[in-house]
Amino acid sequence: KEKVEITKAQRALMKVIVDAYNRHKIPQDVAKKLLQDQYSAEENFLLLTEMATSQVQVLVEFTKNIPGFLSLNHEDQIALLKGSAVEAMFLRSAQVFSQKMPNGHTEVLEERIRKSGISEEFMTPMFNFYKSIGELHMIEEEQALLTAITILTPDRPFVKDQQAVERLQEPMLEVLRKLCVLQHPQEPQYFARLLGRLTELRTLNHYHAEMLTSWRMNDHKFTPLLCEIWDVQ
Ligand SMILES: N#Cc1ccccc1NC(=O)[C@H](C1CCCCC1)n1c(-c2ccc(Cl)cc2)nc2cc(F)c(F)cc21
Repeated sequence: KEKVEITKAQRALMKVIVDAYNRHKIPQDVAKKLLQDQYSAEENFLLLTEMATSQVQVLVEFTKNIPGFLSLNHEDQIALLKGSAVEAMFLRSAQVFSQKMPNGHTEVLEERIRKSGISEEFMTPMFNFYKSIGELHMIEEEQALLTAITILTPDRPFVKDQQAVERLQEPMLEVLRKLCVLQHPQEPQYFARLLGRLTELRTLNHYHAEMLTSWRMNDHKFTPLLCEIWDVQ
């Protein structure tokens, strides 16, 4: 039986990532807003663009706290942010969707999202992902590390020095692996399942631009930041 132990250095790394993750959570709770009122497709679209814009700003702050990130080549820093922003948004949305809520609230939230203006064809892949994240019952350390690992994906488009990114991602993967063994001793495959979600997350990347441009309304307006990050307009 492998004796797994998180070293002091690994605990320190985890603390830096979790503190950064908690400091940079989206301030206003969109789930609460959605549970309070039913909005029109136009209002929902505006809410999404506001949430996504502030989430990108939050993501930039979060990555600045990842040890070594600011020492990467500057173009590579941009390539990693641009390449992971959509995935980080869906990962954050999935974590919000899977958070513990009073009975019946998740069903109302799902209904509000189904009626928010997104085209029907994207509901299944999106909710399948949200539910597969929910089934993992991740603790916040796992959520924070998974977000950092998503950002530090070496094979994003236009990344020049992939080895430098791998050198930052590997220690995160090792801490997460140990954490999974300690947190879920009965589930030796838990770490593999967690990483499998990142593959599912990439498939949502393909849909996101169309999810936005097919939002049930005319004249979709995007902020300049979103035009940069999302392949729209
Ligand atoms: N949460 C959250 C969040 C945090 C940062 C950035 C975006 C976020 N997502 C959002 O606000 C959207 C709202 C925006 C208003 C209209 C209904 C969806 N959202 C999405 C969703 C994100 C994208 C795309 Cl194309 C479709 C859907 N899946 C959600 C799941 C949840 F449980 C949840 F509450 C909100 C969620």
